[in-house]
Amino acid sequence: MDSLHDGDPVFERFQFLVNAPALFNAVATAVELRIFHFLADNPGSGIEEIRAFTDMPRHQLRVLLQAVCTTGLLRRENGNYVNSAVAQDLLASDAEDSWGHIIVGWKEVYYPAFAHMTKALKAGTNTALDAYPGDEPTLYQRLSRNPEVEAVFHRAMSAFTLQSVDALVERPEFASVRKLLDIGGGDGTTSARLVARHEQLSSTVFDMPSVSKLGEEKASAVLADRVELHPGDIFNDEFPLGSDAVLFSHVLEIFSEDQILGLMKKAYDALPVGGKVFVYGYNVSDDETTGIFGARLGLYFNVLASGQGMAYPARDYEAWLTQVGFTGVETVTGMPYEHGLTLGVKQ
Ligand SMILES: C[S@@+](CC[C@H](N)C(=O)[O-])C[C@H]1O[C@@H](n2cnc3c(N)ncnc32)[C@H](O)[C@@H]1O
Repeated sequence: MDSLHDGDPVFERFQFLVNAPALFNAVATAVELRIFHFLADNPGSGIEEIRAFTDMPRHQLRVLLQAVCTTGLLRRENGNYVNSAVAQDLLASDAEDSWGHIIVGWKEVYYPAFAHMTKALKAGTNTALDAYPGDEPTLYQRLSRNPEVEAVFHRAMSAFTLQSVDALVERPEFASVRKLLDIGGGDGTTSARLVARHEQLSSTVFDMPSVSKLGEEKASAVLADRVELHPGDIFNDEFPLGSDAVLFSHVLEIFSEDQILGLMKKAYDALPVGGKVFVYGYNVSDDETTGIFGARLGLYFNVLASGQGMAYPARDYEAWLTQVGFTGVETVTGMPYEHGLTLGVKQ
């Protein structure tokens, strides 16, 4: 039966896919045990040295190392272990943009929820949220009750945002913006990068109070005078006036069409004539057949985060912006990590 599909890339991907959850967790464990860090400092270490560093039983370490080697992230040379170039770059540092933070966040928050996928998708709501105490309808709100997990979550989100933020920050459209309103701007990671790149720019980050608190440290350390935090609820509170552009970065995709139209209308009303709107985030392809990052995200929203939303195709955002009154609507496509930037102007 197998030989029937030999050489078929779908079959090859299938074989990797069915083992991927186990391998993902093996890599996450290696991150948590700081094995990539250790090998960055001590390349070519043997199992005994890694065992002494990790303080774990030799046999279980042997099993773990074999699993990670199958991913290619670790290599064996003369019986000893070295980081691959990818592991060295992505997993062996504690930098703000390390994939180590992302992997730990996905392991702690996303993937436990996916075990409930069939139930949640059939129920039409984010039933995996039951694992988090509270009665608020979204993960973001419930996490404010659990500062430890909230910090892991936002560290992962910032690190993941940093993978794709440069493409946004370098857009020439920001050169003519004076004051930005960053809706759902999280801990200010994106705004901090934007104002650092564009010296005429200041930004107001509108997010929930518990998240603004996380941003306080960052903003005061880096750019206190040009990134202002505006705690509140983006649905129930007014958008502050006085900005000449509104940014939605990785925010609209969390919500339903009606909620998105409501937020776009609030952006329209808060802007002066000539004001710009930027919608930045993941876009699945217009025919909704490609985009693996977008696929994971859409599932996460529906199973856990909000019970709705997806990495909508760019043409949906274009239609909605046009519907609320923006003109000159267009999308910059082909940005890293399946990102697109949809732009519009208030006439
Ligand atoms: C996926 S994160 C995006 C963060 C940031 N814009 C970025 O690109 O990394 C979504 C953000 O929306 C915020 N958010 C969700 N619902 C909100 C609400 N009702 N009011 C204020 N912020 C909200 C969350 O706290 C979170 O920081």
